[in-house]
Amino acid sequence: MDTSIDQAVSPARIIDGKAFAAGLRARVAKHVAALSQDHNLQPGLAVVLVGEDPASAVYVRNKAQQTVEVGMQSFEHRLPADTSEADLVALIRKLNDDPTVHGILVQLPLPKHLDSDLVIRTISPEKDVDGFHTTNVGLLWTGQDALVPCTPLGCRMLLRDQLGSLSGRNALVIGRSNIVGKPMAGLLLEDGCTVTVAHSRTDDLAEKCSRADIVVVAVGRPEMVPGEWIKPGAVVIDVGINRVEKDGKGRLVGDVEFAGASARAGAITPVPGGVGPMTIACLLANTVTACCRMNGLPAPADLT
Ligand SMILES: Nc1nc(=O)c2c([nH]1)NC[C@@H]1CN(c3ccc(C(=O)N[C@@H](CCC(=O)O)C(=O)O)cc3)C=[N+]21
Ligand SMILES: [Mg+2]
Repeated sequence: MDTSIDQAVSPARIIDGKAFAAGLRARVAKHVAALSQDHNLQPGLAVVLVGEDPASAVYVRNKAQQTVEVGMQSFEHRLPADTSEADLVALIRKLNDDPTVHGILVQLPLPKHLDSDLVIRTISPEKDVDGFHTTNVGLLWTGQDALVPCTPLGCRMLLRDQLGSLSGRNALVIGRSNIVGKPMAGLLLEDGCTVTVAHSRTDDLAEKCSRADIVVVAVGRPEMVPGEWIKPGAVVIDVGINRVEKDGKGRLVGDVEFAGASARAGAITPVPGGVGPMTIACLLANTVTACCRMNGLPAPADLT
């Protein structure tokens, strides 16, 4: 009996990142309560927003709300778009020295007159809950305890939940940013994947995609991966959140052509409701991890 057609059309599991993120936040809340009970500690997260970008403002508000919901302290610093580098650096130094602050996030991108590399270097590595400081990058790539960038950390949690062990799987990461692609590759390598990192100059991306058991796409180009590139049964993680006009209405699409890919994949993240909610939940998880390490306590194993 030929079942190949049935297999080809059997739809993918839709990975519910929103529900997984809610579960992760519940674990964070439990650890926050225990830190308060047993150690009289309350993790605190400071978010710094420079300028008035409306999308960033919404995102920062969501973060602050969720931070408070899990029982942590939230500090919001909104600075005008024309803030000088000296003033921003002075604020970060103040937050570095503040014992009630365990995590510092400076919302990116920064206005063009500010050097984001310099700004990130100013954040104390043990409070760098974005995992962007070169100290944390080096720790990640040498297999040591790092603070790990939130989006790839969340992607790995979803992949482990789908697949169990990732060891020996062929993983394709499309995109080579410092924020997603590169740390994603490091995390998958750490878990025993054979990792290919593709980008705008990559030759024959379709062929590379067709051999991947795991595909993580973080490019920021709407539907750049057509469904027919996906290996049947593969797990597809779509990091892209692209606002597009369709039939006169604005809507969100990922970097993967969802309809086609979900007809072939074993499992796939939707946009919205996939990776996005995991990013914020991982930021809260990293703040607990940072607070524990700063106080000589073991970091909880169920937050990574
Ligand atoms: N220092 C820094 N760290 C960041 O982690 C960082 C940043 N800067 N700058 C901006 C980007 C963007 N980002 C998102 C996080 C969650 C959603 C999210 O929750 N999205 C929902 C809703 C999407 C919507 O409706 O717009 C979803 O995908 O379902 C989106 C985007 C973190 N970023
Ligand atoms: Mg690129």
